[in-house]
Amino acid sequence: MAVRTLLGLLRPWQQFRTTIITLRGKTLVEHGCARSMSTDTTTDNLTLSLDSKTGIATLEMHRKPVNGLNLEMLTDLNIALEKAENEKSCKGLVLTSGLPKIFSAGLDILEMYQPKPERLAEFWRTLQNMWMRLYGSRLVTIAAIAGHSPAGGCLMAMSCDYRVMATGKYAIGLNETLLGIVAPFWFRDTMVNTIGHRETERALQLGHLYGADEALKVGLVDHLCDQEEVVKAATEEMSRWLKVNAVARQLSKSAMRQATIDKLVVRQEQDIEDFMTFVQRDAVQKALGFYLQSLREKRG
Ligand SMILES: CCCCC/C=C\C/C=C\CCC/C=C/C(=O)SCCNC(=O)CCNC(=O)[C@H](O)C(C)(C)COP(=O)(O)OP(=O)(O)OC[C@H]1O[C@@H](n2cnc3c(N)ncnc32)[C@H](O)[C@@H]1OP(=O)(O)O
Repeated sequence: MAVRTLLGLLRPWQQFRTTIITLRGKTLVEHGCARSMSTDTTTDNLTLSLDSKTGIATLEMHRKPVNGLNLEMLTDLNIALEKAENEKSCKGLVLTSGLPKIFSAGLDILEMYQPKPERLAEFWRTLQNMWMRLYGSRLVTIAAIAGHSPAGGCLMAMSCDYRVMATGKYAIGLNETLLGIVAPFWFRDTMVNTIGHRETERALQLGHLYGADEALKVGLVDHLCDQEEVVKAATEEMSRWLKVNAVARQLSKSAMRQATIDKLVVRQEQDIEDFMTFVQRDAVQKALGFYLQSLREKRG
């Protein structure tokens, strides 16, 4: 609610201004210029910029070291997505990463390991809201994936309308079972909607992480190109989508996705409870502890 109120107060992008907003102890800096008609919003975690000529916004994540989705990053993502959504001249959004070799490592595991219950609930609600916003966006959304994209990173990518991935040794998929956890129903639904039931069933049980070629083959991503070309390829693809009648396209998207979103809308509170109960189990805490340890040991 506080976020909505704040967003309601934001002025349109096409005005000359520099605005500094402090939110949850974070600083958002906005630079606007009437002549170039473009505005950047930058936080510690991301930058949102709009090319007013094309109507294409770029949302670049840059939370070091791996774009782990913690509460603050998810809050920033929600604000940025809502801002792009509310900006009339914005028609499409490219979601990408400013960090080398990483799209997003998914949820920040430290949010789930030895958590404080109140923050854990807020964390999960903020993630739910981010997914509903991105999956249900009126904008054409294209993920430009120039690096690893496991679990929550894969969810974000799958929530876009189209995925461009870099060739190379990067992995994408819902690998939750490898951490000893279970992908919630709306993660699963999003994957079923993307690659089908059978392939999802196999991938989820195995916690399978797809390489780029295999991801293309099963339809988890739509296009492969060189790492340096990923954002360019996403933008080129976007221009094709933007030629379609916007209302017809949005209605078609909503017809395909709204039922999946509504499933979470009606079960949102129950889903938070289920998540909290599950994650705070001793066995799950132990498994997460081992996984974190193995990540640290990998680094040596
Ligand atoms: C039947 C009942 C059902 C009920 C169900 C209800 C609820 C369901 C419950 C839970 C659902 C939760 C869903 C979870 C979704 C997730 O997204 S979990 C996160 C999954 N992510 C991963 O497994 C990725 C792990 N990371 C990596 O594999 C690698 O880091 C990499 C992304 C491939 C990058 O490799 P590299 O470049 O070599 O970087 P490092 O491995 O060295 O990492 C750098 C530092 O970052 C730390 N780190 C990496 N990933 C994470 C992360 N996700 N969270 C927190 N921290 C992370 C890593 O430890 C390094 O830290 P240090 O520098 O060593 O301190």
